[in-house]
Amino acid sequence: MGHAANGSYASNGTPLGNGLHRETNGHASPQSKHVTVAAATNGSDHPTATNGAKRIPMHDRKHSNPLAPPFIVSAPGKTIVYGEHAVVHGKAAIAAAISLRSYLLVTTLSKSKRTVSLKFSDIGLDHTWNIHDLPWAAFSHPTKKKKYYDMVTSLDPELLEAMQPHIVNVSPDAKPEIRKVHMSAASSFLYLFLSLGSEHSPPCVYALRSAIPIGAGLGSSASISVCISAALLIQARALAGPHPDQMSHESEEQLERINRWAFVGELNIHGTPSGVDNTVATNGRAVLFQRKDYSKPPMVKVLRDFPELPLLLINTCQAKSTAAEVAKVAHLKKRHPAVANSILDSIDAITRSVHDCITSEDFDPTNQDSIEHLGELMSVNHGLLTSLGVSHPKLERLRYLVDQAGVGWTKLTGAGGGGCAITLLKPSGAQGTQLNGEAAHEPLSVKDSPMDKLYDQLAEEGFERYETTLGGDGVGVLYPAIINDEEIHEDMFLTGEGREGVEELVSGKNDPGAWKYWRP
Ligand SMILES: Nc1ncnc2c1ncn2[C@@H]1O[C@H](COP(=O)(O)OP(=O)(O)O)[C@@H](O)[C@H]1O
Ligand SMILES: C[C@@](O)(CCOP(=O)(O)O)CC(=O)O
Repeated sequence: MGHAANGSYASNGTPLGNGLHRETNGHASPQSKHVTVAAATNGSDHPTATNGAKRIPMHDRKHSNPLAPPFIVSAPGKTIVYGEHAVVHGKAAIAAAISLRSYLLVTTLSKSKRTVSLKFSDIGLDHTWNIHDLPWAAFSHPTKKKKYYDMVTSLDPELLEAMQPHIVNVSPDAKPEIRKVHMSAASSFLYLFLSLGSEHSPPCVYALRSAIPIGAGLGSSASISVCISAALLIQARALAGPHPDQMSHESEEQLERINRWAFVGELNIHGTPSGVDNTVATNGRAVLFQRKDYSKPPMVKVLRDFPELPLLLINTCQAKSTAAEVAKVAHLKKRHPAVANSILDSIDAITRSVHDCITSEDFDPTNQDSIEHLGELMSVNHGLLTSLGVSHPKLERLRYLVDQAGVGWTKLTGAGGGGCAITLLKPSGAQGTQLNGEAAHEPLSVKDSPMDKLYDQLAEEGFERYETTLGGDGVGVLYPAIINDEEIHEDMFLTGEGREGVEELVSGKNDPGAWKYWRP
């Protein structure tokens, strides 16, 4: 394959032509030769030096690189659509991307700064390291140094130790539980920065905003890890594209590269991640995954044809413990093996049926029958999870409210015992017409549409609701950070109000070509 030194060449051995070629407002991509040359010679080959200083011959001068423009990367959260809990017992599950995303804005500072800063304002983290003080010697030691295309499956204890003094000084005055959140996010970044960068890495500010609720089982940590990985690989010039006419296998290769380092980010936050969340956040769409043998990595198949489906995501805001819910199922299985196993087998059959349905030649997501197939199986999957004992009165209440409105099919997602539920929305023509369960016998208010009524009730009862889609794009790049001819600055980005504020600013609804994705 002829790999060159870290960050210089694409994996095909050719100098990178990564296609990030938007050159608005005078900004150039790292590969934009004519702008680079113009900036490097700017003023220095003028016949007379204006300050009277002795002129240095051109060949003795240092070339100064223009600052890279600010750019943004983004990655989605995920939800388990079918098969949670069963997956713990070796069955298959399907997880899909949701349209709630994290965004990482990278701003390069002038060379004189020599600092790298994290401004992760959702969690109140604001930390700066001097690049020079970081443990480069440990990370660049020949026995330790990783290449951008390497596959790292565990963290190196010696490197973690070298990094530790630079993590323990993060947010020293914060409350312990907040400090833990800050330190895990900072570790995820720093391990990747030290692995993919060098002492000569440009001084930068990495500002992060996310629309994904943290710790709700929606893959917030994987989403930020994917953003960090993609941003650092772009800065290392280790990615080609994304551009619309990119060859499928090349797109796949870039996604794989991002995913590998995102997994390293996840290792820093979670210790033993399965790798499924970062795979969904990188690739988007959905994945089928199964882990029969815990000593081996899971089987993960990206379902690139998974349809973009309208989804209502409802957070009960009820704290849950994944470990406690997993233990409940294990207990049931121990006491009633035949019963529990048949429930787990039924869940597996649901996942397989959905997989067969969406991968079949005649699957059409605009067809009501196809959507009903997926929706009905969601309802059944929820019933089976309830039988396993992992629902919660709040989950049952919200399921009832959604059934009453007749707008779609609902199931809990993730561990249960609280947390979130998802509703696959019926095509609009069918909403409110086919009520499920008890709801079929309740009169509807004539004043409000079923959806309006539902939203009011959910809000009244303290549920948080997110309208999103399932199965959208994975990691995306906005290079430079310009939407509708307007540059997105760090202060606007960090102060945009709430989830809506940041999405309004960066999602580029009215500038559809601005964001680029690898779409194999
Ligand atoms: N918006 C964010 N800003 C900074 N760090 C984040 C953000 N979202 C997630 N994280 C990091 O990921 C961790 C959350 O991971 P986890 O508890 O597994 O939640 P989830 O299930 O949402 O991934 C946080 O402690 C923090 O370190
Ligand atoms: C219950 C389980 O299947 C999913 C847990 O999901 P979460 O922690 O709610 O994101 C456990 C697992 O797969 O590790």
